[in-house]
This record gives sequence, structure tokens and C-alpha cells, in this order.
Amino acid sequence: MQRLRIRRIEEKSLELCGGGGAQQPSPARIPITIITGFLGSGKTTLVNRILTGDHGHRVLVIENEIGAISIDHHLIDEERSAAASASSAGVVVLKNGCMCCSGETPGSELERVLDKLLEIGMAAGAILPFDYVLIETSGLADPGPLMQVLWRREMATSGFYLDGVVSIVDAAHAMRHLRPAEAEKQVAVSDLVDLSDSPGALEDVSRAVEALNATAPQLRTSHALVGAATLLHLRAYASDSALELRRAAAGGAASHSPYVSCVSLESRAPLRLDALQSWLRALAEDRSDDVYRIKGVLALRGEPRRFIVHGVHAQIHGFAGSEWRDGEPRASSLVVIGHRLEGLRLDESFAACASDGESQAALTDAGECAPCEEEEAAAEGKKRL
Ligand SMILES: Nc1nc2c(ncn2[C@@H]2O[C@H](COP(=O)(O)OP(=O)(O)OP(=O)(O)O)[C@@H](O)[C@H]2O)c(=O)[nH]1
Repeated sequence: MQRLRIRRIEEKSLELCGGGGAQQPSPARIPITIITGFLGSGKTTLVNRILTGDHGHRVLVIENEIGAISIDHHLIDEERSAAASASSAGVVVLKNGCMCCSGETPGSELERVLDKLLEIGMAAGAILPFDYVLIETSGLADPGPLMQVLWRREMATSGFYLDGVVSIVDAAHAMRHLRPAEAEKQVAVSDLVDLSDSPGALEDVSRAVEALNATAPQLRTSHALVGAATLLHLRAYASDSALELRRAAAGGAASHSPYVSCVSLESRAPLRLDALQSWLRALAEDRSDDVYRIKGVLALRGEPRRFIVHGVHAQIHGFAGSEWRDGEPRASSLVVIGHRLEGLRLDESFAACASDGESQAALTDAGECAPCEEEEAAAEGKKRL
């Protein structure tokens, strides 16, 4: 019933889009670029690159992550303070779950935030503190509903317009993700695709991307080393034909793989580095196929700086970030996103990293899961991207 209702609302919104026509940029309107890509593909790295770039824009970032805790804005803050960047106007974190399917109408959360931003800006004075907006989607988002919101007829009279969609494909892992429905859609609706470095797989991934989207130019970069001029002001929908092409790709309800889950872990007690390392090693060695992504900002015992952890499958690394500020609670937050996480005792084993005991809680007491149906579907998916 709910599904039917959402579909009707969506059909209505597409109808509203119907007479919108090509998107005409105007100096009075603020461009929006959507940055999308699968988990760990390099979106935050790209956003940081733009925020610390020398392009003259005051950029506002809208972040949306899956899971109960947000890590990305800390990672952006880390970079901003390291680069003493003046080009960032701030980061807004949307915490009400996935932006592409939250609210009554898919994407309506975004509409509310944009309205609010204009309202706050106007109240503060005639000049808004930002002149460009980046929306970083979660790694499991379907950008289609967001694009549809931004193309609605009502948006034509708003202060914003959608400039383009940039997606990042992590060439090293793109071919192995299970059920890549989200990853495929992200590529299909894009106006520019950035393939991150992985010399071995690059040609295969490039062909798979082209099969999904033949019109988007492909970049090949490492750690998002690309100038803002290449990414911003794409004016991707300035012609009716370009708009129609992307509108067709962006259609359909947001669909999420039911097999991916997110576990949010927190600890108020500082962690022991050796225990944390063993815990991460166990995840990387035993469950690298299932664990798509780990990211966190952690407080270590006897360490005045934050400890940042990034992991994509078996590639997990940690490094020291900025110092904790005086009076700031030194708490650890970590998210693990993946497949078949239910069998892992993540809460218990993570909490044990803060305890003094020699022995660590085992990561799993269930042994290997039996192969399940979704793996067959995944094998099908692997062939496609
Ligand atoms: N080798 C390699 N690593 C990269 C590249 N770009 C980013 N990374 C690393 O990949 C990890 C994930 O990067 P993020 O920018 O946080 O990825 P994301 O897409 O925002 O990840 P989610 O938050 O899961 O959506 C980090 O450790 C980055 O340093 C690249 O081009 N090459």
C-alpha cells in the first residue's frame, strides 16, 4: 500500500517535471552539483579537493550518510582545518536517513533543507554565505529521486538549479560489489564519471561504465586530483535533449539492496591501539568480501589526536588526525557497512578494544554463513559492473 502511494507521488512529481524544459543557468541562481558513487569510492575525497581548491566559490556541502552516526563531516572538518581553506561555507548533515527516500515524497527532505538555507541566508542579510552547493550522497543512494526534485517545475522559480551529477567509480573494487543496483544507477544518471586509479582493472571498468552510460565523459584520476573547473559548472541540462536523456535514466523509484546493512559503533572509553589493530585485522582477513566499508573517528588511550580509520574491503588504514579540543568529549564513532554483518559480534568485540583484558572478544561465534540466495544474484551483478 505504502509502495503504491510512493509510486503515485512519484508519478505525480514526474508529471510536474514534464513541462519543465531545459535548465537555464542564471547568475541569480545557485548551481548544485550532486557527487555520487558507491561506498568508499572517493566522494568525500573529491568534496575535500573542491573545498580546498582555489576556484573563488564559497561552497556549501550537504552530506547524507546511511547509519545512525555521521563520520564524513568530521573527515571534511579534518581536511578543512589542515588546509585552512577559505572556500568552504559550511557543511549541513542530513540525519533523517537516506535522502533519496526520506519524507513523504522521495527527496523531499532535500527540498526542505534548500528552502531553509535560503530562509536563513535571507534573514542574515542580502548576501548568502555560499554561491555553490555540493550534495554528497550516501554510497547507497539512488540519485534519481533527488534529480527529479531539482527538476520539478516549482524549482524553476527557486534560488537553485541542478548543474550536473558527477559519479566516482572505484576501479579497484567496482567489479566485485554485491548487488550493485545502486552503483549502476549512480553511473547511469551521471554527466561525468571519474574512475579512480587502479591500472589493472581500469579498461574493464571503463567498458562496463560505458555500457551503462555512453554519453558521460570519463576521467581517470587518482585521489580526485582534478581541478574544480572540470567538475563545476557543467551546465549538463542546458539543452532539451540532454535533459530528456538524463530524466529517462533518473526515473523509477529509489531501490536499495536489502542485503546491505550498517552497524554504528560507539565507545566513550578510549580504545587500546593494539586491540583495535587486531580487531581491524580480523575484519580485513576474515570478512573482507562482506565488509564493504569501515570509517571512523576514534579516541585512543594516551593519544591526544583523533585516530581516523578508513577501510574498503581488505584495504584498511588508520592515521592520526587533529588534536581533540579542550573540553571536547573524547568518544569513538565507527560505522561498518556490508553484507551478512548480523553473524558478527561487532558491538561486543569493538567494546573489548577499550578493555584491559589480554584476550579479545571473538569477532564471530557463528562460523561461516552458509552460501545464501543473494550471493547467486551477486554473481550475476558482478558480471555487470
Ligand atoms: N587508491 C586510492 N584510494 C582512494 C582514492 N580516492 C579515495 N581513496 C581512499 O579511499 C577511501 C575512501 O574514500 P572516501 O573519499 O571517504 O570515499 P567515500 O565515497 O566518501 O566513502 P563513503 O563514505 O563510504 O561513501 C579513503 O581511504 C581514501 O583515502 C583513489 O583515487 N585511489
